[in-house]
Amino acid sequence: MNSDKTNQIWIYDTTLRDGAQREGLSLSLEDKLRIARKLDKMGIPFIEGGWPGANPKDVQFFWQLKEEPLTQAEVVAFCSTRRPNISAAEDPMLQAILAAGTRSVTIFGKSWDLHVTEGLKTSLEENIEMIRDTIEYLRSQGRRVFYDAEHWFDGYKQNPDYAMQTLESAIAAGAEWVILCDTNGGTLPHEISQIVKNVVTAISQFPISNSQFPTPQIGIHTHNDSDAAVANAIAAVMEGARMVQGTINGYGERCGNANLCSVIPNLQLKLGYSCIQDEQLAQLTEASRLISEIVNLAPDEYAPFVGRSAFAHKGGIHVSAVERNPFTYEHIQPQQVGNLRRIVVSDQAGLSNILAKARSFGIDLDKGDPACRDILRRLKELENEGFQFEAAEASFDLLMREALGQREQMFELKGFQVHCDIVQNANALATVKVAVNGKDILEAAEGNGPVSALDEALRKALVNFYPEIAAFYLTDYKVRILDSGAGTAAKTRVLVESSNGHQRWATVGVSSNILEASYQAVVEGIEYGLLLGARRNDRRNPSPTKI
Ligand SMILES: CC(=O)SCCNC(=O)CCNC(=O)[C@H](O)C(C)(C)COP(=O)(O)OP(=O)(O)OC[C@H]1O[C@@H](n2cnc3c(N)ncnc32)[C@H](O)[C@@H]1OP(=O)(O)O
Ligand SMILES: CC(=O)C(=O)O
Repeated sequence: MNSDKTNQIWIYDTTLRDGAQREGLSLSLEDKLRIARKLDKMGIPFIEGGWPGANPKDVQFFWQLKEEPLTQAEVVAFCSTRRPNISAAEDPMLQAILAAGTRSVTIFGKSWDLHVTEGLKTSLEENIEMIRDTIEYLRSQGRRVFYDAEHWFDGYKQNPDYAMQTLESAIAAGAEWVILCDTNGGTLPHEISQIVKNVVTAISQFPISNSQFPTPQIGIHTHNDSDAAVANAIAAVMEGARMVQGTINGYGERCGNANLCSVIPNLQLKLGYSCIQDEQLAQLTEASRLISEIVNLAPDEYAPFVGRSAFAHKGGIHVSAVERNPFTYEHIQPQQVGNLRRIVVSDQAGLSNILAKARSFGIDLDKGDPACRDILRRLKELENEGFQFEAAEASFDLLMREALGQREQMFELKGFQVHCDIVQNANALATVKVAVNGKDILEAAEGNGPVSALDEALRKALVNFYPEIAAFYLTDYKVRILDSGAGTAAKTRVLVESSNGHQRWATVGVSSNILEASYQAVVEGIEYGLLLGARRNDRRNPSPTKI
């Protein structure tokens, strides 16, 4: 990290306020506290906790943090300027923000004349007074004030003189930071650069009447409606903004806010700015996933820097080069942001994918070994039939072991039948016949569907021979019709995820009979679970990581 103080960028996280304005995202008080603590650990200096007075939860949040303060982050309360035609002291919202008891407050005010006349329904002069009064009042109550200039860029484009007057009013009243907001998210990077440059020049020439306040610093707050929020934030920093407001995973109103999971590593790793410590940056992936877990939204697997696929290599050409030097196809080292390199196997693979994947399973292969080509050929044939191994690596491990003559037959399935009585709405019934060590076993079991009945019956038949099977269970079951044009004769791909309580693994089956496809995936799932158990017991062969 660059230690030059002029390169310090103050990150201001608004996940708990603007992030919570995303459709479909709802935070409990406990969620908000957990997120704040994680951001605190990440070294984020400012956390906007919410709008006290807007809802009871945000009020409680600030009270709760007074009881259990954060370690380093400063929690900031958010509010609008006073309402038109009343004094600041009379505005209940401003009383609520004071009651939140934070040292710093963020006030948003109107920069765009259209919003003053159409939104606030007041005069341009009164809006200037609203900004001034509000900030002066909060200063008189001992608060540091950050001023969010809402719709700054749209306002400036329409009426730059008026927009600059609003900013001058905020600065003269004592705002320590003025944050230029691209509220509608429609501005593009070249416009951001030019306007921020103009503001930096103009502010340095303001006749600040109240000399007790130093010239404020500039911040940037961007929205993603043009898919340019991150680029816009970076463009503003390059023109002199020293605070970036954004959210984890880019959550926010409409299409979201600038994604701090991209802003921070770009500023720090590419441009030499200093945002958080390197060790904290190395927790970014974990923070992103934890917060997506807390807000109950599936993580974006393809997110830059922190997504599961951000450093996944699938094309054979890529894998071959990455194996020699990761910089050939990686813009940063994944561990700098706490992510992992992954090699994917599919019909896009070459021998390098096979070697890398085999190594991750503890199998030592040589590129010259003819078995390698056999595995690659078999992989491509099966993928052509509809199998998909990138999501079913346990099946791929079994495929490799078979090709290498290392696949031990733990049991032989001699047949199965499934009976479903839909009319009577009864449980499905499955019978299976398996042979273990030359001994035939016949078992039956019920399940709430044919696949669970089959899985139950198989495990019942095998548990006396392999007691660890009692701990196995199915965690996911996905069906995909591969050639839907073929109607009911279409091929089906079934992906099954199994677990033994410690590890998860995925297997695949393909057939024009959905039960047959399910059976292939379920049987391989059980076989693979047994293989993992055998590996754990075999000290010479260390157990694999989660698959
Ligand atoms: C760009 C941003 O993201 S700003 C943050 C937006 N976030 C939110 O709105 C979430 C929280 N909001 C709320 O809970 C509610 O909207 C409240 C409590 C703030 C206000 O609720 P209500 O009093 O019922 O008003 P309502 O939401 O219908 O309208 C907003 C009012 O704020 C006024 N207002 C909007 N911006 C400002 C401003 N900068 N300064 C002063 N008043 C403002 C509007 O003119 C409107 O006034 P009106 O009630 O006299 O018509
Ligand atoms: C303040 C704010 O959230 C905005 O202008 O987008």
